[in-house]
Amino acid sequence: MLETTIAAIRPADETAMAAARELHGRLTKPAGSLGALEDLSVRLAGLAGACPPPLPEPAAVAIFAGDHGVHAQGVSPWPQEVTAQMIGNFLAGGAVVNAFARQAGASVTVVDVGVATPLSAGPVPHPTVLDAAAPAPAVLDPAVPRLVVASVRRGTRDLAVTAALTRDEALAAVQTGIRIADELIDAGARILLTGDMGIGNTTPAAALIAAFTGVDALDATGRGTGVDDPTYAHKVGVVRAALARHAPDPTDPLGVLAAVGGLEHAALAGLILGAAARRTPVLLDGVIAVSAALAAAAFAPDAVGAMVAGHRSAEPGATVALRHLGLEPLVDLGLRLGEGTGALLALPVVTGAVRVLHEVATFDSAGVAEK
Ligand SMILES: Cc1cc2ncn([C@H]3O[C@H](COP(=O)(O)O)[C@@H](O)[C@H]3O)c2cc1C
Ligand SMILES: O=C(O)c1cccnc1
Repeated sequence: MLETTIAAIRPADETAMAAARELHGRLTKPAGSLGALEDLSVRLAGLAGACPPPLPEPAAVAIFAGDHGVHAQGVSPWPQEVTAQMIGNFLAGGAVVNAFARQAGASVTVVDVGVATPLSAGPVPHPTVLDAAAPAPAVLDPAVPRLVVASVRRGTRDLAVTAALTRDEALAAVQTGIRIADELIDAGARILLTGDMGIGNTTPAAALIAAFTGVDALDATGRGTGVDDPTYAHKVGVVRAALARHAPDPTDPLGVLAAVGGLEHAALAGLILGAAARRTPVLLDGVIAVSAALAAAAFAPDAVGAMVAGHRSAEPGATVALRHLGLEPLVDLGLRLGEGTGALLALPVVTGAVRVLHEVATFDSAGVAEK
């Protein structure tokens, strides 16, 4: 499945891109006046192989959730149970991602790829968690968050001690991501947004970014949920030691994900590959998403053509990863939450970029004089 997905990922369609550039020159605005939106709409035309490309509606957020053995090293101030508790919160509609998804009209799919705590133990039980007989929400219902249980194992192993995952476990998570992309696109989604939940997951994200870009652990590592100075220094040391121990080979993305990644990182890489194979844009959130995007690009360099960088996370590793991918983020608001929140805030910008090609009059049709 991974091989056929990678084989289906093609370079951008130059003819459609040229048509979008030419159309931009005829629309009733000074050439270039929409700045980054013009480049974005040209890229999306190249991805779709059509000018104009389809409007990115409806939008679907996929939040992949997993836990991390490296949590035992004290790299996050939060208890591991918060991962499962936040899933309850997502399903009850109470998290920041839900507020932003309602605003954007996007559906929310939560995928348990490896949460350690039993989900039914959460304080906010949800019908789909506790009652298997409850009717399943429609795949793209923007009003009802949906849970998919596809757990590979109850959290990764501690990457400070051993490989976080076996290659087979990493592959299973990647394939889950591909499957979710296919399911959402089959249900009608025309853009996918990445989301993540996993206490401790900024540590594997930093290790992935260092492994794929070659930067030092210090430049790839951030404060995550907000660790103090001693904990930050310790976290950098954990990332540095993991890279030295595993010596991950950046040309072997599955090996890198297995050694120092997480189940949600692997699944996000799969989601990105699945979207790229279906020529559907994928709007990236923060540092976890862009670390997974590096893995996706290592599997299939042309997958970058499907990626849109939603925002610049405050995590320093996110900027390192975006530079490596050659992507400019659309919004830069100092966010460092994850869940898909930054991607959702950028969604109207993406829609606007495409809507221009659908709806704006040309100088000719509107009878507006050219310079
Ligand atoms: C209440 C709460 C809600 C969150 N939503 C996303 N994250 C974010 O913070 C975590 C990563 O940071 P670290 O590596 O420092 O643990 C992930 O779960 C991420 O999605 C949250 C974290 C918390 C505590
Ligand atoms: O960039 C992110 O998505 C992020 C940053 C800090 C903590 N969790 C997520």
